[in-house]
Amino acid sequence: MNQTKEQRILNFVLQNAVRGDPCSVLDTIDKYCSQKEWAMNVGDEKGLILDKTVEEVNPSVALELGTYCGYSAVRIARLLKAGAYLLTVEFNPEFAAIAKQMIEFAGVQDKVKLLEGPSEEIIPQLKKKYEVDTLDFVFLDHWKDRYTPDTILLQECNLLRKGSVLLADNIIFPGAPEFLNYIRNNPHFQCTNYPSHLEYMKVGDAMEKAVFLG
Ligand SMILES: Nc1ncc2ncn(CCCCCNC(=O)c3cc(-c4ccc(F)cc4)cc(O)c3O)c2n1
Ligand SMILES: [Mg+2]
Repeated sequence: MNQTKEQRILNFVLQNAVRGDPCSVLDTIDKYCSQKEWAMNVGDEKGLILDKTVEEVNPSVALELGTYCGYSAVRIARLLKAGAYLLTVEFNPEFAAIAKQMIEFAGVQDKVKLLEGPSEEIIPQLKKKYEVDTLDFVFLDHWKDRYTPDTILLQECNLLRKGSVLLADNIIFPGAPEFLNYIRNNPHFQCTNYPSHLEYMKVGDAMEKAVFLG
């Protein structure tokens, strides 16, 4: 049976990266996806914006929506302090299986909990089933038309506290115009735009940071 692109990415990592070294896993994925097959990882350029935001927030509890192959889960988890953890949500079982192996190979499995299912189902379970109080950091990288309803859902479920930071990928490409309109006109959020480029391409993209004001 033919391999999928995601399986080819994982195999390239297993054969070329250093087990237990998250940076080598990230560099190896970036090498494969810039030289051989494009894939929708946040990538090295926008990855630096993600790094800076995670370092600034220094979250105890982080949530990622849209795991894919686990690139940004590894990217975030490698920066988390002792005792801090990332919950990452993926509804495609094939991608979740790839991401699980990627996270384990990188050696960050103790900091990452991979939750399989759609965000709209998982978010309402975070408090009771996953014992979350509030989220310090949320990375939005799933369906672009879910960014707004899930941001509303996070508020309805009392998962945000004063100072919680949201960071959204793909504001320009593929684009999340409805989210941008919602979040920038919402007095409960303080927004900052970070212009960048689509992963591995010269096409313009951007990330949007939104701090919840309570
Ligand atoms: N509700 C829910 N809950 C949980 C979930 N888990 C997964 N999903 C579905 C997520 C499906 C993938 C989302 N990501 C993207 O679509 C994406 C696309 C591009 C891109 C594509 C083509 C181009 F030509 C150029 C750029 C680039 C990016 O950086 C992207 O992030 C979920 N949904
Ligand atoms: Mg993305």
